[in-house]
Amino acid sequence: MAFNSIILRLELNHTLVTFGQVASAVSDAGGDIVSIDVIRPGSDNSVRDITVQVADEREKLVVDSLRAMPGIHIINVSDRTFLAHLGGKISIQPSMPIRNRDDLSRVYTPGVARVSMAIHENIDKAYSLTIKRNTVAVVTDGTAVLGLGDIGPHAAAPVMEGKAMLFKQLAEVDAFPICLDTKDTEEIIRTIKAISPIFGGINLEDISSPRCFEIEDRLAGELDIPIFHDDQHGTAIVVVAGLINALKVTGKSMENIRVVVNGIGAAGVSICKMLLASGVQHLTPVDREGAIIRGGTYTHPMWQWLASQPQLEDKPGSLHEVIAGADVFIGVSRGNVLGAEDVQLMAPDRIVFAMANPEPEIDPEVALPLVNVFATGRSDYPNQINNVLVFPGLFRGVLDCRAKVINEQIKLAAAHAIAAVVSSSELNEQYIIPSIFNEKVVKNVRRAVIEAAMRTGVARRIPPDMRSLD
Ligand SMILES: NC(=O)c1ccc[n+]([C@@H]2O[C@H](COP(=O)([O-])OP(=O)(O)OC[C@H]3O[C@@H](n4cnc5c(N)ncnc54)[C@H](O)[C@@H]3O)[C@@H](O)[C@H]2O)c1
Ligand SMILES: O=C(O)C[C@H](O)C(=O)O
Ligand SMILES: [Mg+2]
Repeated sequence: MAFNSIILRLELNHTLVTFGQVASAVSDAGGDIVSIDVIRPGSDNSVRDITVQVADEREKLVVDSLRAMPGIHIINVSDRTFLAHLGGKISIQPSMPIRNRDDLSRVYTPGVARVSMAIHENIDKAYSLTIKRNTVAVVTDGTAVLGLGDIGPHAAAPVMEGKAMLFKQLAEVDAFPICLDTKDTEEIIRTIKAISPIFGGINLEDISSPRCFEIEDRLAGELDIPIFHDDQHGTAIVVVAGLINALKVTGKSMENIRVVVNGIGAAGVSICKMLLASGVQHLTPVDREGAIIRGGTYTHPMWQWLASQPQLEDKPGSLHEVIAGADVFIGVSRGNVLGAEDVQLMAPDRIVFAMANPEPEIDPEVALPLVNVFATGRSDYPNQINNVLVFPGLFRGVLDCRAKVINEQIKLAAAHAIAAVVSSSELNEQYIIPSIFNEKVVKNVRRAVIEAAMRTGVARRIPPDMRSLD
């Protein structure tokens, strides 16, 4: 159930209604008053803002029940989530003020010309003399936005702005949202290459499968800055981190578990690959048509690759059939595709990561009593397994060491770094993954990423605080 906060500005006629009656009406309709501000006091008549926490589907009920009461005039209803988006969520700040002509001639013509020529003579100077050093493009075509699907580049923008905010707040990385009005693979590749000079890295976001695989591979081969498809690898890294700790809690091991991954798109393919690299021996990937099986024939190139892996099971079936006996369910598909009856068929000490956004594969209220470890991609339940635990620290690391690429060792190092933030004394069923507000996350991920980049020879610079490791 998704909760929202609404602010109602009410004019109350006290001869007809008391505040106590307002509070009871809100509560009867399913809302919870979390704050009250008096805008205009008065003994006969007053204006107040009340902030009400309410489940999405009951919002209208709260408003309608107040509207029906005598003595109440609803001046305004505002949704705090929409208010947070008014005018967009990020802006660009200059790094110094331009106070006089002297400043102007330094940051702009004529002074800037000398700086441009210095970069022209040595292109590497772009890293020290422009924003390239610290700036990442968050690029989408709007085709796989959260679990909402192909909602287009304009509608994708709030998600991309959100990612940019998180980059900045959590890791001091400047990120810029780029929403492309094309779904053509070649045009997307060409456009990203053309805008790449100003960026130190490219975070691909919410680009649907299977185009996302070719776009990422081609860009990684053709550009010398790190390219990272967040929905693939950010998700896989955080899933492996969560699974490492969930297995400790349930006393199981990567080698012995049977894992069902539902939704073999961008996230699902990368999760399957990383699970295999982490030692999983029994894997059943499932998409809309049912299980992808060992020896099967598929037109999707990544599914065909999966079908050739010895750890894949060869028994066909629907999700409802193949989930029987599984130790772990990982969902990166769509909301509400898993029922209580499916979860009950799993092996004891079940682990369920229902990660579709915004609605998980199974309602947390239904799943929680049935499983040992439960996680979603959302922030309103314990164990938030979301790629936000990865991309800020990972890009902080690759920017700081100017890594050419993000290789498998870097990804695995990031997963272990996230898992290690939760100490053995803290670890329990409700706490397998650290909060994004835990300051150790970005620090640990950054450090692990730089070490792995140095170890594998892809770092082009050693940050001062890491020089003793050289
Ligand atoms: N928690 C996180 O950090 C995180 C990260 C990435 C993606 N996600 C979520 O995972 C989901 C998939 O994202 P993506 O980027 O991989 O999208 P995608 O479009 O690349 O892939 C989705 C896949 O799910 C399949 N699918 C759809 N309905 C299905 C069903 N009923 N049963 C089985 N498979 C089904 C599709 O055929 C497709 O292969 C989205 O809901 C997204 O929000 C969560
Ligand atoms: O945006 C998120 O919350 C995570 C992920 O990138 C998704 O697409 O769902
Ligand atoms: Mg995404």
